[in-house]
Amino acid sequence: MTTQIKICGISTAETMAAALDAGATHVGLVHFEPSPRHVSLADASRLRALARGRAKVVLLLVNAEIELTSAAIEAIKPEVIQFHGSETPEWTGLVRDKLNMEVWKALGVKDKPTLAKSERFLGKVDRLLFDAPATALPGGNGTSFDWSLMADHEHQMPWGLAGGLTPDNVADAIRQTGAPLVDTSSGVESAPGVKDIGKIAAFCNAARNA
Ligand SMILES: O=C(O)c1ccccc1NCC(=O)[C@H](O)[C@H](O)COP(=O)(O)O
Repeated sequence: MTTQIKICGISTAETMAAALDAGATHVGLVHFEPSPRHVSLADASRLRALARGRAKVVLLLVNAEIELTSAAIEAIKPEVIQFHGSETPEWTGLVRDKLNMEVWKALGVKDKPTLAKSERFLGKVDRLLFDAPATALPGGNGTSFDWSLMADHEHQMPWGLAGGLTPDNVADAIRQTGAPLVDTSSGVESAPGVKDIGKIAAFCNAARNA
């Protein structure tokens, strides 16, 4: 099965084009001011237009109030909304019931019980994104978690793997975990928030050829 590829934290037209040309299936726009990858709603809307018909746009929010959530969805009209804070299953389920878009929830994986607890999102999201636990930021920290935790986990819903994935380790990560979707941000950057076109292409090639 072909692995889907999400390049997250895109903030320029050049790097959006690089991700699309490299065959990313999903491109992520982060609207969270503390992040070095934060894009305003106006910029996100312009970037979103570049991806139309080529890749799914994933709008990323962190514990956003209902007003900001609505404004961001209205401005960007993403195919997917990714919640990356401490949003509850009740909240993700409400959004999923109301809106005609995929809802994803990111979860920081510390241990096996975290994976077991993820099942409370069953029916409340379209995909879980298993990421490294939050450190300085809720995500986009360039750190991995122990992939062996995924080895015998019986996934009850679609999922993806994130956290410290790079062009050098993504093939191994796919082989070890069987991830149907891989997500990277720091691993395709030359500095925090600065995407590297060559690394984006290398990551997509490595994931595709795993
Ligand atoms: O990317 C960010 O700056 C960010 C900030 C706050 C919450 C989430 C964020 N990113 C979410 C993503 O989906 C990242 O791609 C994922 O956490 C993996 O990041 P990395 O380990 O840097 O590849």
